[in-house]
Amino acid sequence: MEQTIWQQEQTHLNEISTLLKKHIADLETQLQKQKGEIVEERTQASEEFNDVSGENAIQFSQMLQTMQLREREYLQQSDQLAKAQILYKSPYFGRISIENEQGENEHLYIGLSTFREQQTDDVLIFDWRAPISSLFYENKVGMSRYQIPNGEYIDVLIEGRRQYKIKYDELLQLFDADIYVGDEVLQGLLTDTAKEKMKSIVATIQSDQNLVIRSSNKDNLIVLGPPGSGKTSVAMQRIAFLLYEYRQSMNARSILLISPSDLFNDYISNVLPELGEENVQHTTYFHLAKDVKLSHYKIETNYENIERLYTASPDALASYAYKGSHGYVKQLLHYIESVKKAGMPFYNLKIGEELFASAKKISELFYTRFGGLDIDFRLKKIRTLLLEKIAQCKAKDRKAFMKELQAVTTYIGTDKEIEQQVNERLQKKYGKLEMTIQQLGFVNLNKMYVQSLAYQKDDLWTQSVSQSTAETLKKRTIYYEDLAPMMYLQAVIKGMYADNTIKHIVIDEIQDYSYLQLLAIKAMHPKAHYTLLGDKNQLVHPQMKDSLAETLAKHFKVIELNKSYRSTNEITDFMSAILNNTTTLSLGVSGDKPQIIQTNDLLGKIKDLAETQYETNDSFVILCKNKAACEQLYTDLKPFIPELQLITEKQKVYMKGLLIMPGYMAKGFEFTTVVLADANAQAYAEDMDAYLLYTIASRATRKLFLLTEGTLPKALAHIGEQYFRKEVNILGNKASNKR
Ligand SMILES: Nc1ncnc2c1ncn2[C@@H]1O[C@H](COP(=O)(O)OP(=O)(O)OP(=O)(O)O)[C@@H](O)[C@H]1O
Repeated sequence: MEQTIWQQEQTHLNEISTLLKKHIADLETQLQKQKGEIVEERTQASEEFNDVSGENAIQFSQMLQTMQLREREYLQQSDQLAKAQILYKSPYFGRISIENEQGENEHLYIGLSTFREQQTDDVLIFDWRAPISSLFYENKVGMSRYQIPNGEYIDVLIEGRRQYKIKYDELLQLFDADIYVGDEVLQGLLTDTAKEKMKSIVATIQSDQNLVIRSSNKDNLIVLGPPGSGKTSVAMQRIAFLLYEYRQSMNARSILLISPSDLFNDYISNVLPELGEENVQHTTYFHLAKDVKLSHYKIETNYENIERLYTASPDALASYAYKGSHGYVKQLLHYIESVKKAGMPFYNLKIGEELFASAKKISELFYTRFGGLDIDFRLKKIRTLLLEKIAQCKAKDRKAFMKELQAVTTYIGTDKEIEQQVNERLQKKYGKLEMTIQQLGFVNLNKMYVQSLAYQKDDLWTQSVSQSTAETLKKRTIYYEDLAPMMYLQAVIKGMYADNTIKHIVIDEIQDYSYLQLLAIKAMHPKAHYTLLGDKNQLVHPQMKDSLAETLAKHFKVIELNKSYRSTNEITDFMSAILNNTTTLSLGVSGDKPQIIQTNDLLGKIKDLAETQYETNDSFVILCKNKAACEQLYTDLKPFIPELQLITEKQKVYMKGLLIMPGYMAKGFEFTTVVLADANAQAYAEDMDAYLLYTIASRATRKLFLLTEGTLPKALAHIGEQYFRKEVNILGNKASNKR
């Protein structure tokens, strides 16, 4: 019986594979032919239409249209070919058997994209994102339903679910699975930790993840879940779903993915191409500053900010907290309201030492002549007036310059060259000012920000915060905490940096963002809907207190994932014990308990672990709390571990191997082995450090070692002995003392 099913399935696979092969060959032939035609047409066009005036112009534009159409067709077919080639490598991964409306049994095969019988147009493989495919991701057989694009539900009787592992036309595994969670394919995938970069999870999406992935574009979602619950994976599959479901109105350029770092963007960059989709726009919050033209400042990065705050004075910490608080956001909004009536700061505009337009004059225009308009409209009206004035001055100067040059008796060039010289002089005199006016740079944005800090709450302390902020801005430096208000002001006051092409924004690690950061992103992308993903416990920033989800809960749909797929059960249990967090259900495999190693020979022990635990092509990471500790350890270890690589913020390409980096940088990534090299009370003395340790522990998929040279941090010392093994490795002791 078993044999027969296998044979039947292998025969079916052979048929599909043959059809796919033929389809690919046909597409290749067609494309080859089209390519020849396009080249021929282009050559003909360039020969025939070297003059495109008069009669010729009409003919030329008609020909251009035909050529464009043909080229579009060519691109579409190339895309189809790419999809078919991906499909050919593994045509499908699932099947559901349903009873159709005529009461007949029907098998629907599910794969990465739709494949139809070329003659009959029958669907042979359903795209995993097609409405009916959602039935595959329900963890049940029996009566179920799926939603079609017009919102209606279709009831279906699911008689069976089958999963496959297929390589080209070879059936490797097959099993019937009624209940999805904990099934064999998933377990098989979870055992396979040797991943280069992040992989798609399309064959094993779980029903709670499926719900998030298939939500409508218009739903603004916050997805919360513990480490390893698949938030990033879900984000990527959701993007692929949106690209499919809204293919008429959205494309890769309508979706923006904001993630913690360039390195992380590289780590996830294979998922969409693997699913046959183009990568969407990737960015980091830091890079968004250039979209509002703040990049002429030296802007502190998130990582630089963390390092600075590790050793900052209590005042600097309080200032950071104040600028990210909801209280300040409210104050800033009130301040912006207030400048509509009075107090908007402007710059005097000068050309050299000469006054071109005074701040007083601009202010008068702002409050009297254009006082009835919105702020950005008033500014744009003033811009028009100022540009007109420049044009008049330029015209006058042009005449004068011309006269001056023409009066020179020696030969200084042809008329055209003289005109060029005049233009250069005008550009030199007015270019910078013109640019400033174009960018509405006559508004003193720095002053607005500084004033907003002491607006309403005008005590000595806020005055000093305001004062010291003014000093840093004067040095053309923006601290990380100043970036959100500056971006927000720039976007809202000037109203000229809105990107309306972005329809959906996905933000990973949302716990790292403040409410104001989000408002700034919103102001820059007014047409976008959101999928935000995060974990309120993975706080690696020394000052970040996550409350964003609560703040947004009224306007966003909150969805919680509660199972974790990344680590062994033992690591997940240990990680949960750090925060006394018992809600994380581990679906991982079993493995060794994490090991706490007390040692007075740190270098020797790490070297030993690198030799015994690291296998080529694996990922093994050594983590310390801060950059300085990593650099020192790297210098000390490098002679013994030559392959060791220090990962810094400059690293843009994700790699495996033997790595060392600060703990906060490891967030979002996963490694087979994690070695925390400084699990000491002095290094993790703050209450907030418990969250950092939680995040660090959760990076390990298989093995976790925590090395301490003295006393364990509070957050680790309280963990019950059942969750770890302990080793005492004190040099001088003959044998290490293990239990
Ligand atoms: N449904 C699934 N099937 C197979 N693997 C899964 C599934 N969901 C998650 N995983 C795997 O679990 C691991 C963790 O996933 P991911 O990084 O997306 O989680 P996360 O919630 O973003 O984690 P963190 O918050 O810790 O960064 C990855 O290796 C991912 O491939």
